[in-house]
Amino acid sequence: MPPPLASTPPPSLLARLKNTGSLFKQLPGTFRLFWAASPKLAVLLGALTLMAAVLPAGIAWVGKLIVDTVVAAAQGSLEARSRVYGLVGLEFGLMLGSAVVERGLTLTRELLRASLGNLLNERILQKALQLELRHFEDSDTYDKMQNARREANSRPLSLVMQVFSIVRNGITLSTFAALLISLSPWSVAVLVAASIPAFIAEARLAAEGFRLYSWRAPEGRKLNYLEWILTRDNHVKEVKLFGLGPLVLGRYRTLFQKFFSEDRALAFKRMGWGLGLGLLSLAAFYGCYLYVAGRAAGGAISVGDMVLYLSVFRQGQAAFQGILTSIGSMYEDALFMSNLFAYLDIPTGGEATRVLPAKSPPRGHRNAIELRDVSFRYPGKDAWALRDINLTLRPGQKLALVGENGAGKSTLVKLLLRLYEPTEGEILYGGVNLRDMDVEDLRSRFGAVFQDFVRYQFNVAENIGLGHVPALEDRNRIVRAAEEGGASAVIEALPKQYDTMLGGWFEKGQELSAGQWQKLAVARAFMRDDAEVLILDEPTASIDAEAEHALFERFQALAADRIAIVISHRFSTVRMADQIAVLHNGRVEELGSHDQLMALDGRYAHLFRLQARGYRD
Ligand SMILES: Nc1ncnc2c1ncn2[C@@H]1O[C@H](COP(=O)(O)OP(=O)(O)OP(=O)(O)O)[C@@H](O)[C@H]1O
Repeated sequence: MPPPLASTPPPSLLARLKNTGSLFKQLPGTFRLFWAASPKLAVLLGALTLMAAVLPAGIAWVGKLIVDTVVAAAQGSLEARSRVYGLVGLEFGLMLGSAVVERGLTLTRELLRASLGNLLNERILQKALQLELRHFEDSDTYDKMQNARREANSRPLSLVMQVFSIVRNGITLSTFAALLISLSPWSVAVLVAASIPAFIAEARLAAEGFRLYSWRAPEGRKLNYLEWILTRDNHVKEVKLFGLGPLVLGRYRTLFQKFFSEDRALAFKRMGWGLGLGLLSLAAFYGCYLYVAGRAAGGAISVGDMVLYLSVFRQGQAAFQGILTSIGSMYEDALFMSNLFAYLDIPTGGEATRVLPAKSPPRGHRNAIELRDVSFRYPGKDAWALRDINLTLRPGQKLALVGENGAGKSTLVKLLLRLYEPTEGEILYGGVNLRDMDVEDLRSRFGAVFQDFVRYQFNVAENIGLGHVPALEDRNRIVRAAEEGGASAVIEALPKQYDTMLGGWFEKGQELSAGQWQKLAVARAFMRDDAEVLILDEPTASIDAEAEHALFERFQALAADRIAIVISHRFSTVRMADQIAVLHNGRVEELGSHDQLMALDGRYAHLFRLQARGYRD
């Protein structure tokens, strides 16, 4: 399914941004997920991060002791000489510890990436199963789902890791500050003061990048869509025939250029501020360095102190840079998380039964379907797709729905399957309102071939067996359904018959023609032996005339005591129905048997004659 294009920027994203206010709102939810993925790994990561945060200060301090002790030993202190070895050994131990901690951090991160990604992908898919058809037909929701899927493996972990990195670098900086404060309190104050502008500038520029990123979300979708047109197998014929390549590529380029110039402007701005403010803190460092070096030269502090200052400050700068980088990345990660949470929070349960316990009309072929004053509007649309429909379908009756494109035929089927609910009026199944039935119970009573049936890239047996999952392994039943659906001859001609892999997605898949695929879809519908209602939505669109005739004869026989609903534009098929409903602009304009409608001499009679003449000529 294509990513639908929104004609206007999705308000939800911006609204969400405003509501979110700051990225911090995403943190509690992210950390809950992180904890749920693996509490053990979460604790391990916390402990290792803490160790990694304090080790640098320890190493720097031991470094200073080594220098001071070496100086003392050089001046003749024997006690100092023996201490040097111990101190070097201690530093070696600390460095060893640091290497182990860093490795441990990498390993924990990789393990967490796998378990967090897996947890999220599963939640995303579970949510998709709960969503209703209306959600899939709504571009905003569809978009949220696709975005959530796209980066679920990397973004959540990245956000967590950025927070850990900030905490780690923050602790490291505090320990450094504690070491330096004894040496020169005011130099710590100067250094902190010189860093604040860089910190504020980075936070602001990152926020600007974040805004840019979210503003352009709809255009980003367009970019994806253009890419999609040029790279999908089912588009290639039209792209080549109509010579769409240069046009689509041109649009792609234009959009990309727009993005690029925005990004470039921001990158220059970031570079300019980064350089300016970086120079400021460097100048502050060297000012303090000059002072500290002067004091060491004058003997006010030891050489070790000066070395400590130097190493701590250099590493401090790196830690500080690390914090700035993390802030920048956090915004993008948070945008992803807000989208993910919005997706996971989409309210579902609209398909829940209205009365408990749910009502279930008796099984068998005794239930009539009755539509009473049914009107329907698609969510968010003003126009009525169906208006004041009154219809009764009795067991054994065949109803044909006819009408021009957009008349409301498929919509009526969606309401019968409770994929949507009537905006007004009610539908009764065996006297029970559909809303009071369990949807699964309701749907299990239907067998259907949809206009846009699915071509499963599985083998033949599975393609048919999926019509009734409990019988997926029941080869006899599958073979019978294939015969009933008129697919046997197609299957016999395949290299491995029922075990032939179908479709072009996987290795050794056998591609079928549109009509052959459709025969399998019909066979799939016939897997439900006990279906009380059969729906064929334009089942003959890709089937040849002979197959169509055979299908309908079989269909008449199989549907004997069931309700059958056929949507078709072919009047040779339609005339076989007991009852024909002519839909026009969402209303039932004419209703009756073929003979009655011909006698009425209205729209049906007109359309019938038109088609019949076409055949005669
Ligand atoms: N998901 C949807 N969201 C909004 N409007 C829709 C949606 N699906 C269909 N419509 C509108 O509802 C009306 C009825 O559409 P429907 O698909 O039921 O027509 P149809 O009679 O089955 O047409 P066709 O013969 O082309 O299959 C049309 O005006 C269509 O634009």
